[in-house]
Amino acid sequence: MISAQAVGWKVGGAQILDDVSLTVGAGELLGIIGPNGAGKSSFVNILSGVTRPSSGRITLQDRDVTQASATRRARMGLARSFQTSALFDGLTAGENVRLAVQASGAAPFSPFRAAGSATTGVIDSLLDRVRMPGRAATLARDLSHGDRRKLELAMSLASEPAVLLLDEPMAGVSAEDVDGLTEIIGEVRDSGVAVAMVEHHMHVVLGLADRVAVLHHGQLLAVGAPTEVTSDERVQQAYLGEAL
Ligand SMILES: Nc1ncnc2c1ncn2[C@@H]1O[C@H](COP(=O)(O)OP(=O)(O)OP(=O)(O)O)[C@@H](O)[C@H]1O
Repeated sequence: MISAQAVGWKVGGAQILDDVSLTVGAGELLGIIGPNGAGKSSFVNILSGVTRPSSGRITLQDRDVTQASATRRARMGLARSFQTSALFDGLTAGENVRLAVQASGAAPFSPFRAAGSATTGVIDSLLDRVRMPGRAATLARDLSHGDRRKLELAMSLASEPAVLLLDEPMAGVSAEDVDGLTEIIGEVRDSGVAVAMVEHHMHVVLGLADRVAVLHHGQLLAVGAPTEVTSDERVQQAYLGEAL
């Protein structure tokens, strides 16, 4: 579904990513881990088209998108979440999802569209999918941190993506919400979406991912099944003392 081939990214004199090749297939969840500053977010930015690589190639559904804009990649079936919140606090959960549905082109854009339109069914089903039924009328600012992350996920799913990139979807949420988000993301993967997820909650990544990629100093240190990767000596060395 999405593939990076020998991707490198240089900024000024610094080689932030070096020769990274990774692929995520339909219905597969690739966990991307690595110490702080390893290049994980930079890699997600390159996959999504926020930044262009200095070398290498990105393909999306077998088409070369290396130079394609983020908007074009979104139209081709790619969605992503960001580390920082993308919600409009003064709008309700339903209105936030409505904007995402309309921005995805799945419904004509109209800020004045009345509730009860065809889009409302789509909004409700997206909120159901992230286990927030009946929360459409709640202001985003009144949602718990965990529900805000679920809402962001619902918005990412509005375009019915084939590929979903998640950058720390569980950052700062409670243990209970981590479990809920883990289930939801697992269901998204099981529905056939190719998911690449950067996440610091190691037990989540190791429990959920089909394969795990470890980035270290911008290079791909290891990739494989979670148990293979955690028993890799070079990976243990990279984390020096941190529990894997
Ligand atoms: N636009 C930029 N210009 C210069 N350096 C950058 C830029 N973006 C990232 N970097 C540097 O690239 C390195 C990798 O950063 P990145 O945010 O990709 O790491 P990360 O693995 O996502 O880290 P974290 O786990 O802390 O989020 C860091 O040293 C960072 O300072």
